[in-house]
Amino acid sequence: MGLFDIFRRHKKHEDKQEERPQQEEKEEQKVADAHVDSEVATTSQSASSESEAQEEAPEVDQDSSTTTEAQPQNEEVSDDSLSGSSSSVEQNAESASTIEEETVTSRNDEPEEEAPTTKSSSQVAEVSTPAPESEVNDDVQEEAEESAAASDDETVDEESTAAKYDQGLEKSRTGFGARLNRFLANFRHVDEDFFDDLEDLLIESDVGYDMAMKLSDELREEVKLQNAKSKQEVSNVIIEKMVDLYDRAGKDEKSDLNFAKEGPTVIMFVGVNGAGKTTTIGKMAALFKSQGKKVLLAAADTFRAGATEQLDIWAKRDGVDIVTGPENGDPAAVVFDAVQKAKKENYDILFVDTAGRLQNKVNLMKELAKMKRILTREIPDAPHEVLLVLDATTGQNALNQAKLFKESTDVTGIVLTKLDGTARGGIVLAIRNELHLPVKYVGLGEKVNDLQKFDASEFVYGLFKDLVEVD
Ligand SMILES: Nc1nc2c(ncn2[C@@H]2O[C@H](COP(=O)(O)OP(=O)(O)OP(=O)(O)O)[C@@H](O)[C@H]2O)c(=O)[nH]1
Repeated sequence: MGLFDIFRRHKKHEDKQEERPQQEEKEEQKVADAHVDSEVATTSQSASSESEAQEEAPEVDQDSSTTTEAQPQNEEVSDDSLSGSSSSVEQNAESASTIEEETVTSRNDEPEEEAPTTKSSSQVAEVSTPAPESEVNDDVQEEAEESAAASDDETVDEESTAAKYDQGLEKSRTGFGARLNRFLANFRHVDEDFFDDLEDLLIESDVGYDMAMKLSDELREEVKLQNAKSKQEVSNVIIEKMVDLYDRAGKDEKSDLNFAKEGPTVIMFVGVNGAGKTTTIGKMAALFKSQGKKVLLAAADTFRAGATEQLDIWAKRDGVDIVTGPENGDPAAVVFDAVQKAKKENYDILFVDTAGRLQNKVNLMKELAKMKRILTREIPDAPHEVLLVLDATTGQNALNQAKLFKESTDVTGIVLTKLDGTARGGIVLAIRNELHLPVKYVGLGEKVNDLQKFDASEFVYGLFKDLVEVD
């Protein structure tokens, strides 16, 4: 999918939302017209159906005669469903097409496929072979309703993801995004001063020095190449280049979580105190539990007073099990008990909360290595993920911590928390460029469902939607 597709998709959706009231009026009018037509049709249809029924009568047994008796009712149903279904079908097809347009372009044909199916059923209703017709109509109606319900679910999911990104990135949009917007609104020429100022802006937005330099170097070429002059052209080139560099920096990164092929999946969380580890585990446990997974938590941060209690509160809130140990006890012992329990009692996922002490790299390394050793002894390919939790509001500091953790253990991915609390969302680019670790989840707020899978397109849209204009 091209970069600007997401802008087009969102724009289309917004346009649709605006058009909806007008379309609803049209729909109502159609339904009213169809009712008038169907009243006329019912009179003529019932006459023709009666004569057809009489013709067929010799072959018809008791059952069909019941059907024939039920015919007026059936016809009423089919007439209703004719007018009703045509409108609901159109609505279904429409809602399906809304969703399709919003999601995968390659599935654009589906709504069109659905519409004819339903249309042909209403044609069946017009032919008026009573019993099968109503069955067909009922089936079609049911199918349409089911597909509409499924589509509605998808829309809700998609809309809620988009809404979460939209809300969660508001601060960055009004910070980083709006600054870039103002900068582009005021530039006169794309000259050296322009690039100097752009570099400063990018660095101040946490994109990182290295990335800011790379970006401005490549932009020099690209602006010339595309002969970009207007604000809109230059803005599009900048955003396109940012995404291009982001993609290139992480082309081998896998942003999905790695799950065990069989047995429990073990996910360890590391990161400094206050980065949001416990909260992230609580949110993630709720997420996986809602997907029907059996989740176990291990409170292996035995050093910070209150850490176990905090995780225990989440466990109770989520309705998941937890293994704890005594304060200041050996965290590896908690890990051992938890992994044993996870294996014996067939848990799907074990989340391990660890202490975030960073004052001594050697100690941290030893502690994490001991936990990993225990896990691997019990489950050979565990831990399946070691997620480093970073607080987006700490900017360059978060990057420095990340480098330290990366040297201490094999980190497999990042959870970037508190993105809602920073006005400088550029840190996502810096992480990609400097750490070469995939951001797997982002925290877009404090609520349980504010943890979202990282979606680069939604991220870019959330950050720059006020800057980009698409046809
Ligand atoms: N706004 C916002 N707040 C968050 C997010 N994630 C975590 N927090 C808050 O950050 C604070 C610290 O989170 P914790 O989960 O306690 O952090 P921790 O890394 O477990 O810290 P220790 O338990 O001290 O190791 C809490 O007040 C959380 O509610 C987020 O995505 N957005």
